[in-house]
Amino acid sequence: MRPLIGISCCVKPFGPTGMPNHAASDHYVRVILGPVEGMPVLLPAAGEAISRELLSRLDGLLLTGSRSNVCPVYYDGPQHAEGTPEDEARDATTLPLIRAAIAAGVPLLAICRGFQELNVALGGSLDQRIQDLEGRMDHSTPADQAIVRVRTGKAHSVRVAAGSGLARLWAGLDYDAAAVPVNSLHNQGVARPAPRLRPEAWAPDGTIEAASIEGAPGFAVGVQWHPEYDWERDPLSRRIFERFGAAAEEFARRRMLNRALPSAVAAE
Ligand SMILES: N[C@@H](CCC(=O)NCCCC(=O)O)C(=O)O
Repeated sequence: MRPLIGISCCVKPFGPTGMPNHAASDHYVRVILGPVEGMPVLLPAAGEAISRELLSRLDGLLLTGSRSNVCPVYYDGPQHAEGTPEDEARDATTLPLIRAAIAAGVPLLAICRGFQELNVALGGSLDQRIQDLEGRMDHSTPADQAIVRVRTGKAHSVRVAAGSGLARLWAGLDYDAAAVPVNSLHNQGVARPAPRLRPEAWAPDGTIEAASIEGAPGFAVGVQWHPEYDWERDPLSRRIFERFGAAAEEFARRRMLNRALPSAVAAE
């Protein structure tokens, strides 16, 4: 039986009345069914009820990318510029969910916005427009960029720390740790890393692009780029999902064992 992987949803307006819907990109569903070898379940942005009622039934958690931005109130940041997209329902769901998942050792993979949520959930802060900061690159891709290979193509390199969790995860693969090409579709980035956030990869301008979580009992990895766009042709992207899936599979096995144990003990 495949491990059950929760995928975070955004609340997005649909149809002529802008009816709020809970949505996630098909890329995330396909990557869970593909290299993760899991069974995807969409997690509505329904607040803390999701971590309270659903987390115990999940074997993994995928925090998705999104054009919307974590509300600054969660990291004592300045208000966003007028027109910056936000998604309070998603924040109210994912931030407690991340804390609960890490505490419970539920394998967690955080991508782009999900990576930023990971940092904020654990006490870190964000820069809201990296491109406006002295000496920093523009990491964004215009929302109206319709040419897929431009929108999701490789945009800059990242340097991966030797001996890091990411370096271990990519063991045996052929790549240059000083310059791993990645795509880039974000305006925001880690400003103050959370106390437990262990940065493991950086863009040439110093932007933190990947991290693991100190002391996390389970798999807990965040990346600022989008491996879900590249896994079918890029071994490094695929490996991230394979290792996440293996962690979820092991978590599922132990969860089933623990569920069987009480009755087995009682039967003795
Ligand atoms: N909004 C945040 C996070 C960026 C992010 O998750 N981008 C993914 C966009 C999805 C897509 O357009 O394919 C930021 O801007 O930093």
